[in-house]
This record gives sequence, C-alpha cells and structure tokens, in this order.
Amino acid sequence: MTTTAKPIRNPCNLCQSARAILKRPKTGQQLCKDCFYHVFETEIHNTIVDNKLFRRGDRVAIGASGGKDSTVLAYVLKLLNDRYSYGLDLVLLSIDEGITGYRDDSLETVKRNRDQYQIPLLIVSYKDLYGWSMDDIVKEIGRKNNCTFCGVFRRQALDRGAIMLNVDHIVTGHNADDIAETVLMNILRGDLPRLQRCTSIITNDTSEDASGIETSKILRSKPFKYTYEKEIVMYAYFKKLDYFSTECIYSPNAYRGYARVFLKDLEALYTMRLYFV
Ligand SMILES: Nc1ncnc2c1ncn2[C@@H]1O[C@H](COP(=O)(O)OP(=O)(O)OP(=O)(O)O)[C@@H](O)[C@H]1O
Repeated sequence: MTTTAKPIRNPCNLCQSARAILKRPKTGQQLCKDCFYHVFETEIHNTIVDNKLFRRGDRVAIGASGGKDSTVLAYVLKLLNDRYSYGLDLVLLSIDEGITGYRDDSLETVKRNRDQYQIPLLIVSYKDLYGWSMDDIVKEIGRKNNCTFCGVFRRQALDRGAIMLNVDHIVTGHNADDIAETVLMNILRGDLPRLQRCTSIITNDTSEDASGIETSKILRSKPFKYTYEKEIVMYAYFKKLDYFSTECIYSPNAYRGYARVFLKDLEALYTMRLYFV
C-alpha cells in the first residue's frame, strides 16, 4: 500500500517542506523558522566576508547595551565565529552612562548575556571616567541636548574601554534603519562631512578624549549595516533571546526620534503602495 504525504498548507518558499510562519520584511518571502534563521545569519556572514571586517586572531569588543540589536549581534557573532572558524577573540564592552532606572536594568541583562554566551564582559562607567554620570549632568543642565552629550561621551568611553581590553576592533549593533535615520539627520542639519562618513561599514578615525589626548586608532564596524530592524526583532523573538526593551528616560525629545517617525511613515506609505498597485 502506498501512502501519499499530506500537502503542507502555506509551505516555506525556500525548503517547501515546512510551514511558513513569517513574511520576511526584506524580501517578502514566506519562510519557516529554520530557513529564516539560515538566511538571516548567512547574510550577516556574507557582509562580514565581503567587507573583510575581521582578520583571524582579531580581538573584538562587542558594544553591548542589553538592547535587542547588540544582544542579537553578540549571539550571532559568537555563532558565526564558531560555525565558520573566524578565529576571533570576542569580549563584551558595556558603558554605564549612569542613568537610574534605565542603564542599571539593561546592564543586568548584559550580565546574563555574558553568562548565557560565555563571553567575558567589561563595564566602564562615565562616573569613573569623567567624574559625572548622566543623572548628574541632567541635574546640572536640564533635559536639553542630553543625547548629544551622551553620544560624544559614549564614543570616547567605548574607545577607553577598548584600550583597557586591548582590542583591535569594536562592533556595534547599528542596523539599516539606524543608518537611514542618521543619513536623514545629517541631510536636515546640512552636515556634509558626517553625511559622507555615516554610511561606511568600517571606520578607523582617530578620536580624542576630553583633554584633547588622542585615544585610539581602533577599528569600528557595523555588521548589521544591511540588516532590517524588524528582522532583528523577529530573530530575537523566535530565538527567545534575553534583551532589555525600554527607551532611555532622557531620549523622548531627541532629534533622532523625529527622523525615525518620518521614515516609519514613509515606509508605511511605500508598503501600502506595494499592496494596492
Ligand atoms: N551603553 C552602551 N554600552 C555599549 N555599547 C552601546 C551602549 N549604547 C549603545 N551601544 C552600542 O551602539 C549601538 C547603537 O546604539 P543605540 O543607542 O542606537 O541603541 P539601539 O539602536 O537601541 O541598539 P540596542 O538595541 O543594541 O540598544 C548598540 O547596538 C550598541 O552596540
């Protein structure tokens, strides 16, 4: 007696053998969980290889905030390092800006990630480096331009942490959506030098600390340059990764927020056009 296999309802566009459970925002493909993991991870691997981001033996610090992007970055980089034998020595580097009720909680997530992924962690605080926490700064100057101060301090703090860790390279979880926002902000501000630099996947600009001392020539890169935020969220959700998802308490008035809303509105219009044309 021959038995015929029951046809799969809504099969995955790639393997055809499992049921599709999601529609990929980047391509519109309907995929099963395993095929989504495979294409997501392979695209990041291809980005790393095509752009020659690392050399074998590099010691690489992952800028870890406990948020979805850097949590997925730590998880995927560890996985790819093992799968493709990149030969990287990975460490987590977190900056504690000193924001009560926000960063203290997200750092607890990073500490759990350190144990879950078995990657060592260094936490460097603004208070130790500069004598001021963000809470102190906000008390002094109020709620204006907080993100601008914080961004400059964080960049330097990451460099200082990287020197303490003796790393060659810092990777951050900036994704395709973050980069689109930055492009728009630089256009609106008319900041041509930054507009030129902000889409580079890898940079090695020299930075100076508050006293004007050259701190580093450490490479920085964004392995998620081509990765959509929605796909990072989907990946974290299906893999049940442990991440912290609260907005910074000092950021509601940030300029970036306006760029983000504008781009989300444009995206919604574009998606509607795709459906209705
Ligand atoms: N406090 C921090 N310590 C270390 N790295 C950080 C910190 N804050 C941000 N970063 C790095 O910069 C990237 C972009 O930060 P941003 O503030 O835009 O957060 P985000 O887009 O919410 O990302 P995430 O989801 O990882 O928090 C992060 O993915 C992370 O790699």
